[in-house]
Amino acid sequence: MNNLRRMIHYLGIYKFDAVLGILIVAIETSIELFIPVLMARIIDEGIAHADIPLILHQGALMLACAVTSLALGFFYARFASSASVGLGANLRQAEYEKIQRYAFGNLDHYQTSSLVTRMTTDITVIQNAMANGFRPCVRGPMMLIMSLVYAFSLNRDLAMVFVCILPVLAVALGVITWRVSPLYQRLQTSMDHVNRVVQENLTAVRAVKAYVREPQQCDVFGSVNSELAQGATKTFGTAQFNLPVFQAAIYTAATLVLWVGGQMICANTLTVGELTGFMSYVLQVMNSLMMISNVFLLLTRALTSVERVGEILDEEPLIASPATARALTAVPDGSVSFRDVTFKYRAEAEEDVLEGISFDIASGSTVGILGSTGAGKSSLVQLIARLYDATAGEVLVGGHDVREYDLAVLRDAVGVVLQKNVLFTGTVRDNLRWGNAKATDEELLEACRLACVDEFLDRIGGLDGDPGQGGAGVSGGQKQRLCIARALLKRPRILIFDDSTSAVDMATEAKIRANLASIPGVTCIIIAQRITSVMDADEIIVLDDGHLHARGTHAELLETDAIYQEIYASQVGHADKATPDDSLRGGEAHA
Ligand SMILES: Nc1ncnc2c1ncn2[C@@H]1O[C@H](COP(=O)(O)OP(=O)(O)OP(=O)(O)O)[C@@H](O)[C@H]1O
Repeated sequence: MNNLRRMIHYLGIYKFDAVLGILIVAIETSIELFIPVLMARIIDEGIAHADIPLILHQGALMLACAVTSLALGFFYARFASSASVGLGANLRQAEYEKIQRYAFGNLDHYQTSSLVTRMTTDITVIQNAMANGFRPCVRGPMMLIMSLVYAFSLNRDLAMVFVCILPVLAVALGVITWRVSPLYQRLQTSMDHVNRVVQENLTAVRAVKAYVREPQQCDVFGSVNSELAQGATKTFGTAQFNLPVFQAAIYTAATLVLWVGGQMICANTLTVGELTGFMSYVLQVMNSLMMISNVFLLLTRALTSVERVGEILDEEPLIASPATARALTAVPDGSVSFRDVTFKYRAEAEEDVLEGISFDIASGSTVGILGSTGAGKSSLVQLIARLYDATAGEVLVGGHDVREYDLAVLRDAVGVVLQKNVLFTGTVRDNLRWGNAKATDEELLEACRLACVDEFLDRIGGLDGDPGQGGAGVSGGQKQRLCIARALLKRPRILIFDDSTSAVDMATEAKIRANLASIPGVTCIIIAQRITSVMDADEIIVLDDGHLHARGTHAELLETDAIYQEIYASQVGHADKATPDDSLRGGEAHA
């Protein structure tokens, strides 16, 4: 019932078309059911008494019924397709908008391929169910009830044949639906698997080629493809079982009616015309049952898709702005504080990713974050822009808990250049304007200068150049620099670089850092693998296995911290001789 209510809601402005479609089918069905009555009169009165005017009159009425049905059928097709296509479009839009509001934590629940299937195949299944099921859904029950009423009014004894056959058919239909319903679920999951393999293959096509994995990839696809094919064969094979069942029922009913009816004609309790009319109702009852059973199967499949789409629509975004009246609408400064912060990605996870983290970063300062792979560096900075919420403790920006800010205001104030840099379809200008939709060309070029994009901008066609789908037409380092320029255009109070210069050569990285240092009042948080990227920061935080291991300036850590000394020694040289300038020079020499 909930699902039905949901579908009616998402019909939106197309409700009118749906109602008109139902009305038209109802009228069309009533007309069709009237035809056997006319036929019985032609046989019993017209032919029996050679009454030509009556035959012509009834024939003309039958013709009028047929023409009206044709016209109604035309209008029905128009309204039904507009309602079903409209429903599909509204559902797709609602799903897409909901996914845009999802937090990272919500997205972690779904595989991307599953989200794609739920927005495409599932919607198509719902749309098709409506387009093809609409007519039989109205006609089937109407024809069944009215045919039974007519049949009983024509001859009650003969109509008892239906009383014997209908319960058997109902049970058969119930069993088929019960068996096929879980198969549809599995079918859609197999579709998710196919989409996942295709998506993974296409996004990682360079790695596939570099590792010469094409044959293995074909095998992987072959296995999910045959899983889908086998699933579909089993599902549709089971669903199609209703055809022979219904055909057997139609022939049994027809034979029974002819046998009993024949005896009644011999006993003069039934006329030939009545039997002919009655036979039409037998066919109509069976047709209507067939329609109902097909609709049942269609709806069973659609219901699976409705539930899958419903899961997306019902999921509440894990992170949302506080109620508008209470939300802070300005970030006063770029200070950041962590107060005993603990974090894990899933409530049920056994171990925390971050544990008991506390520190303060003054507004306008530059802080480096170092730590081994998996130490929790990315997780930590994602809490600042509220990409995830802390499991316990508080994260403060500008002196306020991040949860008190309007989400858009907070994220506008925190520019994050993520580890996985992404560019979008469009020109360099289009991509940079993600940072500031109103930026002038001068502002774009200034951001390009700060991020050292100007060094290669002309080579990729200037601001009008196309970096290719997902940035495929630029190098890894160029992509990183474009993403930095994009973040700078936001003019944020806090700039976070999550290992976002890893593919940039060290000389250029040093130049970018120097350019960033010239922007006044912006807090810079730099996660880096290379010690040279952070050693001239005001403070360096060393994370180890989710704990804050040490913090201090380069000189202090080099003096006191074993982990820092180890990283330094492994990357630059002997810890006891180093100064920031030495190491930077050393780094550049390596580059
Ligand atoms: N979306 C996620 N869901 C569950 N666990 C995650 C998720 N992202 C990261 N983790 C886990 O959290 C831990 C910390 O990961 P994080 O990415 O913060 O480390 P990191 O220090 O940034 O590592 P690296 O230097 O390799 O980028 C790791 O054990 C990682 O497996």
